Amino acid sequence: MSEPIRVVVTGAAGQIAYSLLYMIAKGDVFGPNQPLILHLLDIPPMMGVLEGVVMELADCALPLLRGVVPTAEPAEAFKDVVAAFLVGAMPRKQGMERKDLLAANVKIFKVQGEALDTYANKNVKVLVVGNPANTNALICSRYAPSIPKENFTAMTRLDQNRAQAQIATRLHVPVADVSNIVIWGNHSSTQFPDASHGKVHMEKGKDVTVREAVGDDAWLRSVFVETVQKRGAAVINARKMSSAMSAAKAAGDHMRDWFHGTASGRFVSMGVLSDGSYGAPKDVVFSFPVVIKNKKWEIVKGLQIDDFARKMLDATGKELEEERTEALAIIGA
Ligand SMILES: NC(=O)c1ccc[n+]([C@@H]2O[C@H](COP(=O)([O-])OP(=O)(O)OC[C@H]3O[C@@H](n4cnc5c(N)ncnc54)[C@H](O)[C@@H]3O)[C@@H](O)[C@H]2O)c1
Ligand SMILES: O=C(O)C[C@H](O)C(=O)O
Repeated sequence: MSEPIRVVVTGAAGQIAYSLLYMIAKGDVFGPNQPLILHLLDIPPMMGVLEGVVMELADCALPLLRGVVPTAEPAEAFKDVVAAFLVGAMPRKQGMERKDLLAANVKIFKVQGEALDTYANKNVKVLVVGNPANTNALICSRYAPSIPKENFTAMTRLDQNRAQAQIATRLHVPVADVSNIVIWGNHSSTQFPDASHGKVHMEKGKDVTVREAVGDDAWLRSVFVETVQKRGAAVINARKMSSAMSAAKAAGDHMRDWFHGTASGRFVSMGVLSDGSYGAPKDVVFSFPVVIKNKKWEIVKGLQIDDFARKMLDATGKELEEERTEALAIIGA
């Protein structure tokens, strides 16, 4: 068995972390042969709650968990970590858009970028979950100049999982038989869930396109898109709290694929620093389809973008540029 790796989860006393920590500690993310030491960061008033989380982790008696470091100090939390789940941030309430959280949350990601830069392993893989995730990831990377820009990502995997589940339900197939649905752009209500490159594994072992299997382009461009765009708000309306179990699952999926790679012929969506591919604006964290090998992601090239997709990509890119302007004003950069 290899040496333990250090992994940080911020917002460790919160609701997403409550599901995520268990998944990580039992080996779902870094594998069944990878021991780990979990660093748990939260703010000083939450240290009592965090103590309870530490007790529960111990009581899970998990063989891979070799240590737990609960702390309110970023310097201690980020020391030597090779993976960082940046969850700690305020969630939105009913009636809010995620970008309404910029003023409250973006400063957290400046501070944590600086702490990652100083204390983390230089190969650290960073996943920003706290909203607005794309713009927070951009700010975080800007304040960590010694860490490669490609090591900062934002989570759109929850949107991808939601989209796959909608298609699977419509076609009455298991969710694992649906692949290559793309989430473009921002983790917000302007995101573009795009099923036009999707595949479905049908009975008798045959792969067909999602478009062919669904046979209803109007549905794929309207009800499907809107359901995924508004799913976070629908969960908030029902639960009076934002998604947590599904967000934790998606964060685990994202980091697992980053560490272990994507299967042949399959791609996944991640918010990454845009190089302008597919006409997206540069220097924003934009969700693209990627393939991953040897812990490095690469944007999938050559997908067809029709007029409808072009409009959707442009709208979400424009929103990300606006968020960037607002975020930089808030942190006084
Ligand atoms: N990208 C996505 O798909 C996605 C999905 C779900 C939720 N989210 C976002 O994730 C974030 C967390 O959601 P939650 O439901 O766990 O919220 P929560 O309120 O239950 O927990 C957040 C935790 O973060 C802590 N925190 C606040 N500031 C911190 C700081 N500076 N350092 C460390 N910890 C800090 C809080 O004390 C709290 O314990 C929210 O911003 C939410 O909108 C994103
Ligand atoms: O919608 C939210 O505010 C929480 C999260 O981003 C989600 O998509 O469920």
